[in-house]
Amino acid sequence: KPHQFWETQPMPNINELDSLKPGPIQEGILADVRKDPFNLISKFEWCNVDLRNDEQAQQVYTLLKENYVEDDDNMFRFDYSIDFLRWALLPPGQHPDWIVGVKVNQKLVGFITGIPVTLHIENQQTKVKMTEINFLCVHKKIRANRLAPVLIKEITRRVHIKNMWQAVYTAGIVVPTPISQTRYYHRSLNAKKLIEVGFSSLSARQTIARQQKLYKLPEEPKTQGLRAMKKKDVAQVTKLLNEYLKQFKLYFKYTEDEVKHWFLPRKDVISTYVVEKEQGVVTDFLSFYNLPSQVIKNPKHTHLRAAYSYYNVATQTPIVQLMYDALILAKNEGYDVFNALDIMENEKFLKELMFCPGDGQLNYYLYNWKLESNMLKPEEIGIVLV
Ligand SMILES: COc1cccc(CC(=N)NC(=O)c2cccnc2OC2CCNCC2)c1
Repeated sequence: KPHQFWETQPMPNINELDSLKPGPIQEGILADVRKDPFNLISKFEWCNVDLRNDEQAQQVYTLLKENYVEDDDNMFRFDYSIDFLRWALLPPGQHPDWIVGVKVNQKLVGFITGIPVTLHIENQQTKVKMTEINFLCVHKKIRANRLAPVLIKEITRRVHIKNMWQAVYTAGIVVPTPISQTRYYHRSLNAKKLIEVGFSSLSARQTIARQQKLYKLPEEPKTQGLRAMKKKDVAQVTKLLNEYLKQFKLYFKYTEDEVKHWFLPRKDVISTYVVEKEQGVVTDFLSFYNLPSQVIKNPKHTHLRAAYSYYNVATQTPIVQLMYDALILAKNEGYDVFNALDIMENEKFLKELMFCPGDGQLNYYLYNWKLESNMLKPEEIGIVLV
């Protein structure tokens, strides 16, 4: 029976879509929350992973590198770096017991994470403190032990115990019940490599040389005043971002501390560039994160270097021009491909900048919350998960 676990969870199911009223599906009662961790099968133990500790971070890195998400054809697997995981999972206000591991004989075999977020839902008034769930992973050798549902229930318990009752997450698979089904697109930066690793293929009339010419980019960005973001830009970037995100039905509100964490450039993790027009005024910014994929079996290449569109705010510069510059900057930073979802205003540049649709979709989920509108259109989504 499909979705055995998810039918037991507070998610709207298909025939409740019209009867449930907007807001929490189940009221949380703190007194009812289990105080002790869920039972694990014998020899399995819970642990809080300290990503600041090099050995523990290395264990997480290896578990994900070998067992995390693959593309539909099992040709590529995400290869998150340790620096990236520290960026993604140690934001301001992080809870140590929300980085959850399962060990067998000191070996990490299961993992799931949460970070605290305040999500604004469907209108200005509704903002909900909740968790953003990510990195659910069970070692390939111990799948079908029903460990994933236990990892989900345990992190849910650790969120409930802090009097929080909602979560936001994404997944490539469809389980009850997506709030939005977004599509991903990719723009070739290194056509030859994408063909060599099998990410792109040539049709009868195409040649590598033709593809390289088609996707060729200028050496330097076009926008005057474009430069890497610095600490001095934090206040202006915070104002620009918070104002920009209000147009969407789902978005986070950022403090300056959070902008420092999420946007100040970190080598091989996050790149952010601002447009500084006349003296000191920042009018736009673009950002992309670094998520390489291991090429599972290829004689010539072990990795695909991929940049993923993060948040881009165009107030004075046309968004197509800003994103064209993002492609040029990513190419110059050594990326092979630039990926983006069809969320926010991305539809405005995907076709014009020659992005091609990917072969899958990324579904957004809200745990224990009924939206006013059953589904949101991708362009109404204002949050990017890594
Ligand atoms: C090219 O290597 C891959 C390795 C594993 C999976 C996929 C396909 C895929 N599932 N892609 C995405 O989910 C995706 C495509 C475009 C933008 N963001 C994405 O996912 C992000 C956000 C969710 N967490 C993973 C990274 C591709």
